[in-house]
Amino acid sequence: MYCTKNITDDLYWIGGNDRRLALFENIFPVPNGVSYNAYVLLDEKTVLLDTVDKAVGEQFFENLTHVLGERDLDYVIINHMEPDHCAMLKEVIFRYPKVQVVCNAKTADIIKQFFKIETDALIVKENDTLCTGKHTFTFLMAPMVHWPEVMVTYDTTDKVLYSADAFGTFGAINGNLFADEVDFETKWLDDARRYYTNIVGKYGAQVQALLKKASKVDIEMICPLHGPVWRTNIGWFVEKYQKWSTYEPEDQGVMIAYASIYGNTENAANVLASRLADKGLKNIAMYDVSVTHPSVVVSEAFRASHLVFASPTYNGGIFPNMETVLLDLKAHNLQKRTVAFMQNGTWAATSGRQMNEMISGMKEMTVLEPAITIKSALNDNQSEEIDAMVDAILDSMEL
Ligand SMILES: Cc1cc2nc3c(=O)[nH]c(=O)nc-3n(C[C@H](O)[C@H](O)[C@H](O)COP(=O)(O)O)c2cc1C
Repeated sequence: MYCTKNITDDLYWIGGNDRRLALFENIFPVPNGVSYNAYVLLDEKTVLLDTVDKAVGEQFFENLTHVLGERDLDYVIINHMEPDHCAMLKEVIFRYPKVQVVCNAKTADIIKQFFKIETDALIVKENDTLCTGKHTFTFLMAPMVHWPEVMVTYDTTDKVLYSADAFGTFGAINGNLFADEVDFETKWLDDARRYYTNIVGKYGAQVQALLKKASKVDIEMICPLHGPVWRTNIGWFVEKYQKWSTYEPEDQGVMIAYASIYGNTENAANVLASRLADKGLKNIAMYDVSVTHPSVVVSEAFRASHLVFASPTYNGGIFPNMETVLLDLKAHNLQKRTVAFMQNGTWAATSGRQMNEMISGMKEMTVLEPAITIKSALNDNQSEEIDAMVDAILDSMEL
């Protein structure tokens, strides 16, 4: 049966949810599932905004057919040509042969690459408009707010921003389509941050460019391609994007990421955390990088102001899972953090120096010296060293 949501009088959500998917993009765990959002506007002309992933293709067509009723489909606007949104485009064109594809030139090329079809698309550029009756759309290019062809579409009539992957989040829509119908800050924010940082985190400058454009238009609703629709408290979420895209920490706080084979580096990480807490620090986050998925550690590193990395030396290098995390942080362009290291080794501890080299290659990182060196297991006489690291962390915090 169709499963659609009315957004306004003439606007409908016709997407679908996947709660079976283990790994989004075959890399990111999605324990809360994921939604693929597509929208239909019933104006004098009918307009479909994006399609969905093939996993929910059948539901999507049932929804589309239901919402259109007896009407034909006049336009399909493609904001993002990634297959999790446009897998159904070829089938849409096949089922509605009179439909006019509306996209930019880059998207038209990518349509050809994926589908090997020619579309007589209406090619739009920055600030071009399309009137569909009561509604007029303006197109704003948003290159690299995930992919180079990305654009966002602004409905000037109802002040709705169709934001492509921007303002999206992991997590299936559990009946409540609107962000104000769920406890977003408690239940969704971690997934939203993990989505942003891992998917578009690298492209902060491009997200800034989009935020600048968006700030010039009056937005009453944001319809992203994943996760809830925003119609209240939009400024709160935009502020999060402002922080994430400028790599400013969200919280003054510590995230400790450690690796450990036999438990001694883990012990040192626990001692450090415990003493930070003794000095009053709250909400300390700790992750074993062999247990927690790197996407969570990346997300948490974007959140916290202070990061501690603790790793055994492993075949003359950094423990592999820790190296993966650090490479991931560099790949996502993390900046502006204060960082401390703990290294462990039984015969020649070098992981601290190597972790330092990796982090120092990133922008505006402050390294707290000295690193703590553990020779196999922490020694009671290293108590002062731990306290010195605790003080260095707390002294450099804006509390
Ligand atoms: C495969 C392997 C390679 C290792 N390579 C080194 C090394 O290159 N240098 C070193 O000092 N210790 C090396 N070690 C030893 C560990 O780094 C050391 O025992 C450390 O104390 C382990 O910390 P943990 O108790 O947190 O696991 C290696 C251990 C393993 C299992």
